[in-house]
Amino acid sequence: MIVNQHPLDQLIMALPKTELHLHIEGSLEPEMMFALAQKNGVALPYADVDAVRAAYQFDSLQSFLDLYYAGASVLITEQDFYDLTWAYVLRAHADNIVHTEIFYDPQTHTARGIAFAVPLAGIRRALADALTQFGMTSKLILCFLRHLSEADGFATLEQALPYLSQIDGVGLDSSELGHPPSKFAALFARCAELGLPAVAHAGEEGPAAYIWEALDLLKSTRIDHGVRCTEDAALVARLAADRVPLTVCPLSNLKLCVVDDLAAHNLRTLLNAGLCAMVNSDDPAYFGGYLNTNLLACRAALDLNKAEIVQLILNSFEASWLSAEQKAAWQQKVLAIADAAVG
Ligand SMILES: Nc1ncnc2[nH]cnc12
Ligand SMILES: [Zn+2]
Repeated sequence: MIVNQHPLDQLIMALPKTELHLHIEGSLEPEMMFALAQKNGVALPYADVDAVRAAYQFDSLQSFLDLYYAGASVLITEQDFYDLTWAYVLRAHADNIVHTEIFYDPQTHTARGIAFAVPLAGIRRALADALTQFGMTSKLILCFLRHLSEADGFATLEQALPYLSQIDGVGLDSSELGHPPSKFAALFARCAELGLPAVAHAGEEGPAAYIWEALDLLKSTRIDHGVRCTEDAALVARLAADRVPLTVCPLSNLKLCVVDDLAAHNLRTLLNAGLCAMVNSDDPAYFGGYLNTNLLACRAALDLNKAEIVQLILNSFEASWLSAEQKAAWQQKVLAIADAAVG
């Protein structure tokens, strides 16, 4: 039994939701990591599952990425990627997520000799099952690793060409500092020619200037994280005027020391500035919470009110790549459930 539950927490759990910032490799729970390591004969530098969890103490994005890439090394077969994605689908369904747009990092796998087609097939098969079993819709976003060269990105795009019908867009992730969006301007221009919409991580650890570059040089349609935009008033005005979505990940920001305290997170400031910000989980197996946990933690730490919670959910549908009709239908449902709820 949950004691002293805040009335708005029930609303958070009941609302249909979308998630727009989720790295599928970041949903690899330690239990699955261990099971796959054993099955595939991959050595892990941990004695047991508890030791893995104990190692999840990060002081920066890079300190997390080092473990994240090591963890992903247990993923070998198409079934492994299916199992990983299906486990996320079940968690997402439990959180009332009705639409999800997930990232995957093909270079993390092709660099280990896994064929480009393998992760794609496993992830896509699980997402197809999510649609048939739960009616959960999805998009898949191929992320380029920014710590690698643009030439490596072009080689990955070349490998993706036969599969473009299965890829809904491209993203940019990994170590941000020292790897500005401008490094990938030509690659993203080619992706645009191929009809692939772009998103990019920017302004997580990197400066507001990286957000400008993501908008102007990469034509990024959303900014992943973007929390450092508030250091530049002109940038905030631009993001608000164009309703450029920010896929904010509060527990990630806390775990990676982007903020010291969730109560000091600028989520409300972003909303008050008229930005299309919403909450996401990023790498939930590493950061201690899936989408509902992120929303519940923000509700408590920031004392979010009902209107703010509803705005976050409406924003997430607005920012999604669903059709205008699908967005409107889900937003009406959100408003109807919120209207009927107390709080
Ligand atoms: N939070 C994050 N920032 C950049 N790259 C990532 N890859 C996985 N999670 C990431
Ligand atoms: Zn991310």
